[in-house]
Amino acid sequence: MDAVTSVPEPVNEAVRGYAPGTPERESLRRRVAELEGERHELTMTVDGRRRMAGGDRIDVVQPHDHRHVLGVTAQATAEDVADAVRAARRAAPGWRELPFDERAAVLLKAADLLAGPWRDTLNAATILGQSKSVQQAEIDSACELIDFLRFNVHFGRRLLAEQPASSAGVWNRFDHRPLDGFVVAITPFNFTAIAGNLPLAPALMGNTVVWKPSPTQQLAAHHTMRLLEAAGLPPGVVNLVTGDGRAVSEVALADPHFAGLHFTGSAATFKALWRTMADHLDDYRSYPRVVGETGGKDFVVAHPSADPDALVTALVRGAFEYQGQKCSAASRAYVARSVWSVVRDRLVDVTNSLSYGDVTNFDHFGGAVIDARAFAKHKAALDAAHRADTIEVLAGGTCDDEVGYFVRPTVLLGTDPRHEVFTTEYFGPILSVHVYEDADFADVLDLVDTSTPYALTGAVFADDRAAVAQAGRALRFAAGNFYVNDKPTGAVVGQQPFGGSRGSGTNDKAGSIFNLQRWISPRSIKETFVPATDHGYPHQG
Ligand SMILES: NC(=O)c1ccc[n+]([C@@H]2O[C@H](COP(=O)([O-])OP(=O)(O)OC[C@H]3O[C@@H](n4cnc5c(N)ncnc54)[C@H](O)[C@@H]3O)[C@@H](O)[C@H]2O)c1
Ligand SMILES: N[C@@H](CCC=O)C(=O)O
Repeated sequence: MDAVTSVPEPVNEAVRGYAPGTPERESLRRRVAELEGERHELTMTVDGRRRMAGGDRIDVVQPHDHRHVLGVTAQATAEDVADAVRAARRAAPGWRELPFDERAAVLLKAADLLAGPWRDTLNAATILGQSKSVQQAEIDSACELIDFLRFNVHFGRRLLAEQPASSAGVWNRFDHRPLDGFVVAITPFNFTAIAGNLPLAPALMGNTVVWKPSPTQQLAAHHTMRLLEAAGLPPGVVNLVTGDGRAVSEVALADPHFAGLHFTGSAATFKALWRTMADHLDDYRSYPRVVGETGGKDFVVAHPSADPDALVTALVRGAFEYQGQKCSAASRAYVARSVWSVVRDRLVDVTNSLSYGDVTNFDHFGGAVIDARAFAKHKAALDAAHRADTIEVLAGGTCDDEVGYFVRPTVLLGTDPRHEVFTTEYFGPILSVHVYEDADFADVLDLVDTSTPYALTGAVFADDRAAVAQAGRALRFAAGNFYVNDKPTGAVVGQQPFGGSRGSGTNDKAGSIFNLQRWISPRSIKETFVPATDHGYPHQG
């Protein structure tokens, strides 16, 4: 079809509440019980065909009940990854030659399926496999993924409308080609939406993809793949490979046709992947596009004029929702002494009241941390905090992995703001608080800006406009997502485009036109209607 179409105007998916007694709660509860009772074969999907990877088997468990195995997956071997690369390359010509509207329709259909009959499945898989509360699953695996799908179609269409100027007798055009090769998407455990978006944003723009999700997100990734099939994604466009990713580094990142990496995860992994790519630079046909969103040590600064109630709520939600396992989680707070004297007891009481448990019981605020490795890291951090002279454990500080990987929400009060509890990303429910003298606001802003390698999210709480402006200036490069009187988590697609710089990533803003732009390689076409027939110029007389 040659018509210039318009795409549906996207609107953010409404978040459902799942309050007691509602039909939506009952429906979700039933689906959780069904998935919990099954033992899933969590296969690869290569060229539309499902098969178990050839390497060692990996049990996928419920983090809040780690003896409960949800399914089994396996390490992809080098041959498995090579197959996925071949499938992506085979599918590329057909997929990129499909008009944008046809590709977009697959994503829009996936969004509608997810908003409707697939919602419970993706939410249930995320609750069970990643230990998210209902609220945290709903804002992620339902709403954010739906938003990514719908908004990206809208942004993709806007990108295609971007065309050069033409002078008299000439027509200039952009051919918005996909990249000249395949894209690798490597995704983190903590967001089902990010795991879905990373392969699909390049795919929308005509690329084919090898997708390597995290083994601890494999249940939801498995159902995401089934959703895409139900939406009509052709075989080979997105090829899911399982396991820890080492074979992907060795094979896909070494392939001459590798054209782009879409990564979200820790800074350490991203740097390792970048080094691998650098080692293979001479092998590639094109310079690969590298988009990587990584970790954070996200801050909250409370000015003496901060509203104490709003501050406590933001700290609790920002630090302890999803057990602090958001790249955006508040993990360091700097509070003016006059405000601290008001909020301290309330913060401790609310923190102590939070219930973490088996998230299949919808009454809990949170669940467990993702796995034994995360648990061990948090336990070591808590043990060290208990021993440190400059730290007082005000709330939490305990953990227990008997049934699930549970770490109590913890508030640490630290007098040394350069201690590692203020600089290291633990990625768990640990909030470090430093109290500063009211007169030292400017100094504390400088400390916030300079004391960590990261620059992902941050918030200032102040009712004094001059203080808000001062913080905005001083922290301009300290966060890619900056909040005024709000928690530093919970960015919404289309409203707060997300990403950070410095050690936090390439800041390509997932779910925005800036991100989609990375997945095209425009060709400029100049057509001259009446070409010159004389090589001379007027100055020659
Ligand atoms: N900035 C953001 O938008 C954002 C969003 C979510 C999570 N994160 C960050 O992600 C991290 C948590 O996620 P995680 O624990 O899954 O991160 P991770 O770095 O451990 O793993 C990320 C992905 O990389 C894979 N991987 C690891 N080593 C690999 C290798 N050598 N070769 C190929 N693949 C490899 C993993 O299997 C996983 O799929 C935190 O640091 C968090 O801040 C950032
Ligand atoms: N976009 C999410 C964070 C994603 C990282 O884990 C937020 O804004 O809270």
